[in-house]
Amino acid sequence: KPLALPGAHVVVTGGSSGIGKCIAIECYKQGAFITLVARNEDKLLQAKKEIEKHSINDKQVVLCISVDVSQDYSQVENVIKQAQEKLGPVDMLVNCAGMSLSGKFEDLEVSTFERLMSVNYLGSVYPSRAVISTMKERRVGRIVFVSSQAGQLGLFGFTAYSSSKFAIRGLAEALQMEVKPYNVYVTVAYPPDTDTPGFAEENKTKPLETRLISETVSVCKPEQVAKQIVKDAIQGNFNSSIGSDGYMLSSLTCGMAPVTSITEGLQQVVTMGLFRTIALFYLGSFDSIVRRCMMQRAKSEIADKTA
Ligand SMILES: NC(=O)C1=CN([C@@H]2O[C@H](COP(=O)(O)OP(=O)(O)OC[C@H]3O[C@@H](n4cnc5c(N)ncnc54)[C@H](OP(=O)(O)O)[C@@H]3O)[C@@H](O)[C@H]2O)C=CC1
Ligand SMILES: CCCCCCCCCCCCCCCC(=O)[C@@H](N)CO
Repeated sequence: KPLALPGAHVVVTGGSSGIGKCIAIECYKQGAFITLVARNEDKLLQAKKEIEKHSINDKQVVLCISVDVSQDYSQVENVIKQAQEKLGPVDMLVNCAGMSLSGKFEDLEVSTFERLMSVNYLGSVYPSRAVISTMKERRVGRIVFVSSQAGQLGLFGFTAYSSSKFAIRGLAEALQMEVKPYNVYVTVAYPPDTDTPGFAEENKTKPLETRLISETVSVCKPEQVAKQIVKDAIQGNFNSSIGSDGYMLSSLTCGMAPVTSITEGLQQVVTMGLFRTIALFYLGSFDSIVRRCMMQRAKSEIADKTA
């Protein structure tokens, strides 16, 4: 039942940087053929070179295709066609292209909501829509969505980002119910803060509150996150999370998500009350961070006026 990666064709959107690049490396190390999809061609070529260092046989190929996954469905469909002509049908699609912008609700441009929804949500719909028919016909396939811990709870500063990552969960649940009889398995990953170029970029404009709340959970290495995601995708696990906080969050927010094993279901049933209790303390501490920051700002404003 686990997907065999040797010789498999894995498409990774956002594969030129950060978590996506590490996922590509992880799959390549296990013998897969890779298609990297992202916009910037220099970054794609750079990543290709880096990935090729990890080859385990001389047949392996890394193909690069430049496209914006969020703009035009027919373009994305074409890219998938091209990739399939060169490397055969897609066995695994990893939707990792995405971005984060944070700020208070009233400070975020309305266009930011549109942008994040189109990159993070539609940018996952289009490639998935383009590979699904072939996967169903072949009765083989894995589709991975990269959400975020911020797709499991709403956080200060993430009104635009969290909603785009929650949307992915709804898509994944509905899709999994449709494709399970065809032996196609969907995985949703919920990484914590991870040390990537995208994370460094995001931190330049992150509100203090968002930073303090996020620091509840420590920053992960992209290699570690990638390893877990690839492992869960191969196994066909619906949920992919990391660390004890990741485990608690996934268990707590399982809702009506499909269950992968009896053990997983039993663990959810048994831990639910305990994790909700722990969560109440976290929520209390988040509220107090927000209140403290508000009072601090008010104080410094008064100090500015009197100075
Ligand atoms: N790092 C973190 O803390 C966390 C990240 N995540 C999620 O993981 C994913 C990867 O994040 P991370 O590795 O940090 O990101 P990076 O910014 O390091 O990499 C993003 C990748 O996506 C590509 N990309 C971005 N927009 C588009 C687009 N419109 N069309 C095609 N490709 C695109 C980029 O290439 P190019 O710009 O050339 O197109 C790049 O390859 C994102 O979905 C993010 O939300 C989730 C939780 C935590
Ligand atoms: C039982 C309950 C346990 C509760 C634990 C709560 C932890 C909350 C911290 C949330 C951190 C959000 C990280 C978002 C990362 C991200 O997506 C951006 N970095 C994107 O770049």
